[in-house]
Amino acid sequence: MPELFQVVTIAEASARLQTYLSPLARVEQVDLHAALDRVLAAPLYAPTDLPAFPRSTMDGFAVRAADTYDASESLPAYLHLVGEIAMGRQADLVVGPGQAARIHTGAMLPPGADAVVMVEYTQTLDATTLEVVRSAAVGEHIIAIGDDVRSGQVIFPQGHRLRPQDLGGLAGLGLTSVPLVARPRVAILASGDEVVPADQTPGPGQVRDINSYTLAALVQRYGGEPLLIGIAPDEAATLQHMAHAAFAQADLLIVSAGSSVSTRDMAAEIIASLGTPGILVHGVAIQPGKPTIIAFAEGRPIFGLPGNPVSTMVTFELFVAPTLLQLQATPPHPPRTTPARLTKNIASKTGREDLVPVRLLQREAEAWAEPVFGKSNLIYTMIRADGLVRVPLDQSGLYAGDHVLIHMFT
Ligand SMILES: Nc1nc2c(c(=O)[nH]1)N[C@H]1C(S)=C(S)[C@@H](COP(=O)(O)OP(=O)(O)OC[C@H]3O[C@@H](n4cnc5c(N)ncnc54)[C@H](O)[C@@H]3O)O[C@H]1N2
Ligand code: MOO
Repeated sequence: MPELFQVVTIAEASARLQTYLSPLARVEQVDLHAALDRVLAAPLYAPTDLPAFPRSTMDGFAVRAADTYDASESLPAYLHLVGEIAMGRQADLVVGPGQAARIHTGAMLPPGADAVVMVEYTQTLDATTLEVVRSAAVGEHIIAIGDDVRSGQVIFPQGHRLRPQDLGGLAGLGLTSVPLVARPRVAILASGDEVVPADQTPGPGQVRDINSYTLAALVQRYGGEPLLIGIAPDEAATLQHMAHAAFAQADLLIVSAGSSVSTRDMAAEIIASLGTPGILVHGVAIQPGKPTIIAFAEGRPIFGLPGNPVSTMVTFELFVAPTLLQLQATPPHPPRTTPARLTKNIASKTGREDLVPVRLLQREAEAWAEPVFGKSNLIYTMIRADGLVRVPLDQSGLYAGDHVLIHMFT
């Protein structure tokens, strides 16, 4: 039987892609509210100390710690109340020896004071007399200048992906817009005479476009900006025209379907026409996803992903996702894996890596991976699953009871 693809391993396919891949150089200044999950284009430094002034962390009284030395219920200290510290203002009083000032959580510590006594451990005997029944240590219930972050300190390295707490930390320093790596623009071109837009009712033999939706969502998940080009027919001139127009406006092009060997499959020919060096890989030793195409033209990556919706998703995770992260010069996401035991045998062939959707089950305090078998056209196998189990290249299968790692969907 003739072999129609020159298949290579996942590692070899990734290595060929690496040869040509370099990060995008575009940087944009972005408002913090739009910066979640985006990647910093430069290291950031704290422009000021945080907090910028010493603050009380409790409601109570600002005191000199030495004045409360050994104070207790049986032997209280008596201090002279000199006033109250207003919130959001610099104190207009000084706490001298034997004195105290009423203070609230978050207020600026007045000069002279070096500790705060919680209100619970005091009693105001009259307008100017405070009884303290607990001794305070120097610095107690106070956050000092720079306790959170010091002026000049590196707060984030280049390539850092911003999380909700990072946005808060930047806001706290007044950095309300940040330099970010531009989101890679990813053109998604679906193809196939039988594929119709998802909001249309398919005629006989037609199917709704699933891949444009899963691909656009995956692109977003990995920090890219999806450009939905639409659905091209299996007709060379139109497909070629749409692919060229799409590629012209993108940092990365994905052509969905048409990657296989039928006379209707034109993805390889069209992709090859986009420029040099052209196709690097056509065929990977995996199931699903064997007909995958990886190419480069004009310094930009192009992927021809097999049309079956499961194959589309699996090959995106294997090849497009790491490419998107590299275009943003951000480290790969740490793999989210969960150990489990297989509930059923999985058959495979040596020389091919299988990626099998599994559902994670909890039985008798043990995690189990239940294979969700089904042809790669069936998108609901992915919906019923929580992740994928990989059957390595050199194994002819896995057995019920085997310990495996589930690569969880994100
Ligand atoms: N003789 C052989 N036939 C096939 C082989 C092979 O090695 N020899 N490989 C099979 C494998 S594996 C896959 S995967 C598919 C890949 O097919 P293509 O990339 O050429 O894609 P199509 O044939 O156009 O479509 C496959 C399947 O997916 C459906 N599809 C396509 N686009 C969409 C979309 N946007 N939304 C939903 N469904 C979509 C399409 O209707 C087909 O059912 O080839 C095998 N054949
Ligand atoms: O291997 Mo293809 O990618 O499923 O049907």
